[in-house]
Amino acid sequence: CSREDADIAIAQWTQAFGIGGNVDPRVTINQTIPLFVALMQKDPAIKPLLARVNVNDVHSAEFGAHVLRVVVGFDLCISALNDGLVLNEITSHLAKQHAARVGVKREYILGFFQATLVALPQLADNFNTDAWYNCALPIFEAIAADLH
Ligand code: HEM
Repeated sequence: CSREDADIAIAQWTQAFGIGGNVDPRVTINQTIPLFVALMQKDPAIKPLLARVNVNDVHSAEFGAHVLRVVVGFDLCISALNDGLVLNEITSHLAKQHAARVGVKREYILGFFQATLVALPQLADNFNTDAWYNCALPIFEAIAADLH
C-alpha cells in the first residue's frame, strides 16, 4: 500500500460512502445494508450473530446504528492508512471486539471485503481495484487477525 495507493483508496472510499463529507448518514447506511444482506444470504450463520442489533428488520434504527458503527469503524482505519502506528491501534481494537463475539469467523470479515469490491465500482469514479486490494484488504485481514 504505497502512499499513492493509500491516497486513491481514501479518496474513492470517501466518495463512495460519503463519510467526512456532506452526505446524509442515512445514504451511507442504505448503501451498506445490502452488503450485510448479501453476506447473510451467502452464509445464514451470520444472522443470529446480529440478533442483538435487530437484524430481523435491516431497516430498523437499531440495525442502521450497527451498520453505521461498522462504516465509521472502517472509515477510521482507511483514514489512518498513511499512519501505520495509528492504523495498527485501531485494527487491533476492532480485532479484539470481534474476537470477543463468539461465532464471528475470519471468512465473514473477508467476505465483507469481497462485498466492498462489488459495491465500490458502482459508487466511485474509475474505481482502482489494485489500490483497494493493496490497502483495504490488509485492514480486513488485521480485523480478522484474532478470528478462526
Ligand atoms: C471492516 C469490517 C468491519 C468493521 C470495521 C466492523 C466494526 C464493528 C464495530 C465498530 C462494532 C461495534 C463494536 C462494539 O461497540 O463493541 C462491531 C460489532 C459487531 N460486528 Fe463488526 N465490523 C466489521 C465487519 C463485521 C462482519 C463482516 C461481521 C459478520 C459477522 C461483523 C460482526 C459483528 C458483530 C456480531 C458485532 C456485535 C453486534 C452487537 O452489538 O451485538 N462485523 N463491528
